[in-house]
Parts: sequence; C-alpha cells; structure tokens
Amino acid sequence: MRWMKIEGPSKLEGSLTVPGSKNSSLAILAAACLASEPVTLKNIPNIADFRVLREIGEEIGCVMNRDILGDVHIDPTNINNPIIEPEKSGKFRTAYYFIGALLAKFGKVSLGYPGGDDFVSRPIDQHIKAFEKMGATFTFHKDYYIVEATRLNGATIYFDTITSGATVNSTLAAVLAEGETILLNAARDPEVTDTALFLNQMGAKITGAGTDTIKIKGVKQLNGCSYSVIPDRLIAGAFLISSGITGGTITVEDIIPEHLTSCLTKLKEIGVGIEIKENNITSFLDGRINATRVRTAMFPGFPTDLQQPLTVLLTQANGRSVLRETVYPNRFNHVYQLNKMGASIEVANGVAHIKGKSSLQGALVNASDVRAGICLMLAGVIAEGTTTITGIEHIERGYDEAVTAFNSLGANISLHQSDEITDDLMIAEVKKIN
Ligand SMILES: CC(=O)N[C@H]1[C@@H](OP(=O)(O)OP(=O)(O)OC[C@H]2O[C@@H](n3ccc(=O)[nH]c3=O)[C@H](O)[C@@H]2O)O[C@H](CO)[C@@H](O)[C@@H]1O
Ligand SMILES: C=C(OP(=O)(O)O)C(=O)O
Repeated sequence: MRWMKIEGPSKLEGSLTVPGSKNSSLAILAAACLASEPVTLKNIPNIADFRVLREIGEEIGCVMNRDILGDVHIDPTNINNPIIEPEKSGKFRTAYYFIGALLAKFGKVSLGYPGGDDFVSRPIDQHIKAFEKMGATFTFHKDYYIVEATRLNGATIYFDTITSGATVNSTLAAVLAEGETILLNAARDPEVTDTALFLNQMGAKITGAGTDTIKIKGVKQLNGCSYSVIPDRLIAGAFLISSGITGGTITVEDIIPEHLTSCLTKLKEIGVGIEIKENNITSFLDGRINATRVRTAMFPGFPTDLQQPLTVLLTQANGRSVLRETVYPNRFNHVYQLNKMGASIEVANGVAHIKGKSSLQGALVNASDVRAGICLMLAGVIAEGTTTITGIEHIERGYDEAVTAFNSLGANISLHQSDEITDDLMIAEVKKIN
C-alpha cells in the first residue's frame, strides 16, 4: 500500500518548468503508429499512462524507447498485431486512439473498454458514430470490442457534442482514409491542434485544427519526423492557481499563455495577480480572494481539469462561490474529500456551492482521479497538521514527479509504502472516516 503524507501549512513559492502535455502525448504516441518510418518525440512526460501505452506498443510490435535525454523513439515499421489485451486498454483512457491509428493499416482492431478517470459516465458514442460514417463496423463483447473496416472512406461527420477524444480519433482514422473527411463541431483544444500539427509534419493534409471545422484529405502514407509536444497547460494552471491558495508567488516557465486564457482571466477576477512575459507566467496573491461564478466548458472555456484546484482556491475566498461542471456533471469526488478537511461545499445537479472562507485541517483523504489528487495535494499544503492521501496511483497517471515539484516550491510532502498496511485495511479506514 502506498500513500502520500503532507505536513502543513506551507507556502508554495518559486519557479518551475512543466512537463509535456499528458493529453497531447497520449494522442501523438498513438498517431506515431500511422507512420511508415521511425519518429522521435520530445517532451513526453514519464507518467504511468505512458508506461502502459509503451506496453501496448510492444504488444502490437511498435517499439517505443526513451533515451537518456528523455526523447522517445518510436519505430512503427514492424507493427504486426492489431489485437490489444483488454486488461491493458482498460488501464487508461486513450487506448481507443489505437482504433484510429491501426484501422487503416489492418482493417481490424480489437481492444478492451476504455479506463481512465471515472466520472460516472464517459460515453464513446461519438467515436463509434464517426468510425461507422467512415465505413467501420463494431462488434461488442463482454470485455472487449472489435472494430473492422475493409477500407476507410472520408466522410462528413457532425459531432453531437464537442469532444476532444472523438475529434482526435476521427482525425487519426481520416489521414490514411480514401478521400476527404470534414469534422463539424470539432473540439478546439490545444491538444487536438498539437496532434494535427504533428500529423501534418509527417505528411498528412489537415486544415482547420483549432477551429470547429477540420478538413482532412487522405494521403497514401506518412513519413517519420521529430516533434516536440506542447507543455501541459493543466499542470501549469494548477500551479498558477496555487499562488492564490498559499499566498506565494509562482512562475511557470516555457508555457504557451494562450492555452490558459480562460484560467488566467478568471484568476484575475478572483484576485490573483498575473504577469505574462513571453512564455513565462507569474501569479501572486493581489489582495483578497473574491468569490466567483464559474462554468466549466470545452476549450476555450474554463477547463474541467482545472475545476478541482480552483475549488481549493474558492474555499479560501471571501463569500460563496458557484461552480457549474458542464463537461462531466458528476466530477465532484474531490469535494467530499475537501469537506473532510473542513471545507464547506454542497453539490447538487452538477453545481458546487462553495462557502468561503474555511480553515482546512489535515485528514485521511482518497484521490479518486488525477486532478482530484492534485487538488488534495494543494489542500494538504495549506491544511494545519498532517494530510494523508491514498490513491496516489491516480496522480501518477498524469503527473510526472508531482511530489518533487511541490517540494521544490516549499511543500513538505513524502511518499510512503508499507507492507503492514494492506489496501483492504486502508480502504476500511477510509470508509470508516467517510
Ligand atoms: C486523455 C485526455 O485527453 N483526456 C481529456 C479529454 O478526455 P476525453 O477525450 O475522454 O473527453 P471528451 O473531450 O471526449 O469529452 C467531452 C464531453 O463529450 C462527451 N462525450 C465524449 C465522447 C463521446 O463519444 N460522447 C460524449 O458524449 C463527454 O461525456 C464529455 O461530456 O478531454 C476531457 C475534457 O476536456 C478532459 O477532462 C480529459 O483530461
Ligand atoms: C480526465 C483526465 O484524464 P483521462 O481522460 O486520461 O481519464 C484528466 O487528465 O484529468
């Protein structure tokens, strides 16, 4: 059993460089399998999701090696097997990108149902609709499903909801499909654009990425290239929010400020000072923390993945804040844990009402997903006493060396492992406290 211990309170102060984007990396690593030549990727974070994806790579015959500089070299020239073990695909969300990446080459892909963070409902109907429009058929079994297409044809696909996952997956399938594909109501997330830029560098013909209409002209094959993944806007956002929480000044280096516009604008409204210098952003507490109203939305809206650190900040605001989660209306697992630490937050119908200002105390809490984990770390940093966080494997899915990063800014966090405390005992303890 592993857990994290945080001794608080402390102030986070200083500067840091964030790793490459998890969400871009997962898309781009799968996209690299489309190439007919080796590919080198820079800035791929060393997260748990990458390690599972690399295992899947091995299974299908695609070698992914990290060199001593951290670059990942991918050799897709010997891919020989489109059958992915269901257990592996279920360990993270985006194993389904292998459908887009392998279907054109093999005419068939078999994989398990998607894992990743559990927000009660994460349908894949828009992926299915897009692939079917391009000529694929799905057969669903208990633990796995098979997607088949004798040939993929370009199609015009209108997404009924804005989804980054289905936008990326359809783009992957379309680059080697016959004819033109038009994606309408496409996601505009920076990670979607990053994937399209990478594909274009390999010779794909994609226009409009970053807008809601993406056009893809199918090509016969893609070449190798070297590409650097964008910095992680979601990790950057969490640390910029942290300055409001702990009162320290934080500089995030080498980030793309336009990726964070909604977050930075909202932080200024709340009373967090923001200074942007080229690719560096500094945030600091600029007076009192104001309560606010916020709605999460797909890019360029306020990201659902920053809702959790923002919630910690709003527990310290003067007054009552209202936070509506429109992307995943059930994504509030962190709230119940924050309440155990002394926060006063009520959730009903996808809306959290956050009463400020609460003094937080250390407690035993459980991270049930990647962003909930970072939120609890931030709460633990300002809480009086000891905070113990279980479920740290969720944090490790998305954050490379989170503890080192926090401690370099002044936190007092340690990782623990004990054979004496079994998972069952800890879970029983967590349930008792709940
Ligand atoms: C690995 C990765 O990139 N994960 C991100 C990605 O997840 P993911 O790609 O799974 O999320 P989507 O952008 O697809 O989901 C956006 C919305 O569309 C809905 N939807 C999605 C697909 C579908 O077929 N049908 C459907 O209804 C979802 O339930 C959600 O309400 O975007 C989410 C929303 O920004 C982020 O929280 C995740 O960090
Ligand atoms: C929801 C997330 O991840 P995933 O889609 O990989 O589960 C996340 O990164 O916040």
